[in-house]
Amino acid sequence: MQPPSVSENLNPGDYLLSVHDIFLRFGGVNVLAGVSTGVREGEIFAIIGPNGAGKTCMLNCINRFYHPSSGKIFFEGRDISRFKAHDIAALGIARTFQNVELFKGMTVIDNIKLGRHVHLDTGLFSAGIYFGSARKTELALRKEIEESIIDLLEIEHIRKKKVGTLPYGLQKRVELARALAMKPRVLLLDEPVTGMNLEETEDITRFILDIHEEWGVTVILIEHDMGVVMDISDRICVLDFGIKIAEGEPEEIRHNEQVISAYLGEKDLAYSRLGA
Ligand SMILES: Nc1ncnc2c1ncn2[C@@H]1O[C@H](COP(=O)(O)OP(=O)(O)OP(=O)(O)O)[C@@H](O)[C@H]1O
Repeated sequence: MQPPSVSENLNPGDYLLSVHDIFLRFGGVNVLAGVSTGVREGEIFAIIGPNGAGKTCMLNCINRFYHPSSGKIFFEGRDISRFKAHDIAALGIARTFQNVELFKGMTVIDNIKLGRHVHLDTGLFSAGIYFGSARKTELALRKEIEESIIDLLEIEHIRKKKVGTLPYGLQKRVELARALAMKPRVLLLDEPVTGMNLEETEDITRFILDIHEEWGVTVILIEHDMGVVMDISDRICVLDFGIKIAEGEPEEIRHNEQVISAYLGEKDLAYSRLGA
């Protein structure tokens, strides 16, 4: 039997980004069943839950890789439910993936430059009109952003390396760099530390905090590493079987009985994973 959903009426004006009663169906199965939740400007907001709970599907609905069967999505109080993926990116909602999605035969810096592509002044460039000063300003700005990303994520030493030759931990860092090149307002991170050793995990966690604090980026994070989630999240939303079963601050979630029993099924294991 599925646990009861936490139903609520959210006011889009209270959140930077919110989803309202989202349903997503595949082959007659609801993989998201009426989820409503919202992230406030400047938060680090985690979405957790067991395997197959619908976490990645939520991110895919937000950045429109998937089209929800019903429900609404708001950004800055504006209904963006019908926006296309590139419109979502242009709003400043950037994304990294569970598995690294980079051009492995290209250098680190070229991958970062591709991330910036979304903010090119398409009015000028797509018309094929060459305005010298506008183009120079655009290029200078892009260079400045690229350099500050390289600095922030400490990847100067690999900037000319082909991505495919780098260890997994560094590839994940480059993926983060490419998402940052969009100058995002909101960063959607899908399992950023999965597959990493302790040192790499600590590095990425520090970078997420730096991005959040220095760039003022709002972060939505999916992660199975409960140590990271509990340490850095302001609030946590818990999904199980496509339903939201809890939402709150880490301390509340850590001790929530429904979360503990749903999360891993076995209480003792759940207690140790959630640090309760
Ligand atoms: N394109 C698709 N077609 C059919 N089913 C899908 C598709 N994408 C996701 N699903 C199903 O939706 C459910 C939720 O998947 P999702 O990837 O969102 O889970 P998750 O919570 O991110 O899990 P994990 O922690 O294992 O990554 C799963 O049962 C999955 O098989």
